Amino acid sequence: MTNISHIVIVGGGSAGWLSAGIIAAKLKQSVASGFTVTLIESNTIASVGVGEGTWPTMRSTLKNMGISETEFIKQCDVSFKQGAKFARWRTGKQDDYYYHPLVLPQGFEQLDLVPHWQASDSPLSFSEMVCPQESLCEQGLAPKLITTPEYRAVANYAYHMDAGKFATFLQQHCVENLDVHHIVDDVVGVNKTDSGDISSLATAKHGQIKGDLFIDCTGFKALLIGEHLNVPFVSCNETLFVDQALAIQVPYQQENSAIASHTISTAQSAGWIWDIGLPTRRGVGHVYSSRHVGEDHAYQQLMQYLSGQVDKPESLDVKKIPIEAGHRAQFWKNNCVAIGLSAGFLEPLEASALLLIEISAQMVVDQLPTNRQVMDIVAKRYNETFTYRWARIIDFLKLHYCLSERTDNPFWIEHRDPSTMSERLQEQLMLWKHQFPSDADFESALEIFPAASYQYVLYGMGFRTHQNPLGRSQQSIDRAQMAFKKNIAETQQMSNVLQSNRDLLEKIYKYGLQTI
Ligand SMILES: Cc1cc2nc3c(=O)[nH]c(=O)nc-3n(C[C@H](O)[C@H](O)[C@H](O)COP(=O)(O)OP(=O)(O)OC[C@H]3O[C@@H](n4cnc5c(N)ncnc54)[C@H](O)[C@@H]3O)c2cc1C
Repeated sequence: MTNISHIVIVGGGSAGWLSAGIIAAKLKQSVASGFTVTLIESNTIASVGVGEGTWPTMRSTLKNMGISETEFIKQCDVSFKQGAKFARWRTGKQDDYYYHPLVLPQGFEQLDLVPHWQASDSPLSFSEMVCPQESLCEQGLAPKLITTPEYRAVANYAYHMDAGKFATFLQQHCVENLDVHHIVDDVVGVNKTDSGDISSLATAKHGQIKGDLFIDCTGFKALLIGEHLNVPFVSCNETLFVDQALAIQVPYQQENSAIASHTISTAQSAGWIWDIGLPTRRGVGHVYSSRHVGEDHAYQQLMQYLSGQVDKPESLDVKKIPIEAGHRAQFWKNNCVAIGLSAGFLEPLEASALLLIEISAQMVVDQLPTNRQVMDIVAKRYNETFTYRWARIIDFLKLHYCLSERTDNPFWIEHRDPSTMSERLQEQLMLWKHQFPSDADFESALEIFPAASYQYVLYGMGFRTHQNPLGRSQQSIDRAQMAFKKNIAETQQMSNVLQSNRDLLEKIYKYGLQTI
């Protein structure tokens, strides 16, 4: 019986180094010995080099790897992210926007504020009325103070960062502190046993690299899972239509320009533009459906977006990235697991790709099969878990589109066609017309987007649920009033003490955050 002790990762993008760090950190903390983690990366095949928005989970991921938050902030051009602002998604008009913040509505566990917000006819948006984060973002405020220790928050937060610097930073930490064996070479062949397992990888300069478990982090190439294990790619381009990205790095006009505390996603005629503010530059890109808009027009829309914000936007280098929404039919086959873009791709509307990498690597190491005999059982469970998770992310991304009232391009109209949605999403939308979305709709422990996320998007997009008098008692009305008041007080309190994103980052460069 072969024990599983040698793990070989191919690929040195965010997926490879995050997986290496998550797995090696856990193995290092364990009392068991004899494990090795090897990462092979090519220095001739480029990484995709984008992927700059994260989830709050990245804080615990980095902390568990033993990384100093201050060092991460200093070395990876990091800024704080407190959610996403979706502009022009509903009507397409100039003043049309809503937020998906990173905090739960006030008292969410005990009380559902949606019926009370809806009954109030307040001019405030749902997110403004139930949490402070929309206001903090609109004011450009950071989510913590210089006295708040590393990884702790005043308001929940994630990060924006430079993807290239992040991979280099993780590489250094993994090699120097977590004993990851790093090989810079091209994998040129895959050797398999009669059962179809990978026995070793042939490299151009380092000979054969043997392993017990192989992790494919080779990006869109999917060298092991796709090319060698022939696991099919399941496209979902009939649900999510965007298939091209144009990415640009945009300099600030002034060194001390404000840094947005949130990702800005602005809908276009057949896609959307992301805008991520880092301390030294912005990362901006247009993801669009080439079936609905030509490349020239998509480029012009990007230039139009940047005009007035930057001199000569047409002089900036544009990186064109073809994309296809979908994922592998299996993520773990034989003794090979695909993590990152090799496992699949969904448009970065909710920055779910890095999250998927974090939770995939975590599950691999948490459930690491002790020997080959039990590996297929773990693989089956892993595949069920991630098939469910990918399907739920697809539904949640689709939700942003199918509620739109835009008619300016068939792109939006086709998105509302029920035949482009999963049956589950259609059913939920029907149900939510008559009852408010709640945790009861998201019972699985594997849920990635909770009911609160659905509430922010649904009601941000103008969805209405028929009032059900059964849902509101006098007691719940009183408690909701208290929650709304509490929110006003907390928003005021936080607004008084928090500094701007840039001011806090500058203090961190100077003094560092207190370690815990
Ligand atoms: C337009 C766009 C925007 C995105 N925005 C976000 C976002 O905001 N948030 C988010 O979470 N995600 C985002 N993503 C996804 C994110 O970029 C990826 O999930 C992340 O970068 C991981 O990529 P990767 O490591 O899988 O692949 P890559 O970065 O492409 O790395 C592949 C690695 O494999 C190596 N390799 C390939 N072949 C071989 C070989 N034969 N031998 C040795 N090594 C090899 C390459 O050298 C490279 O190191 C975005 C993606 C795109 C396309």
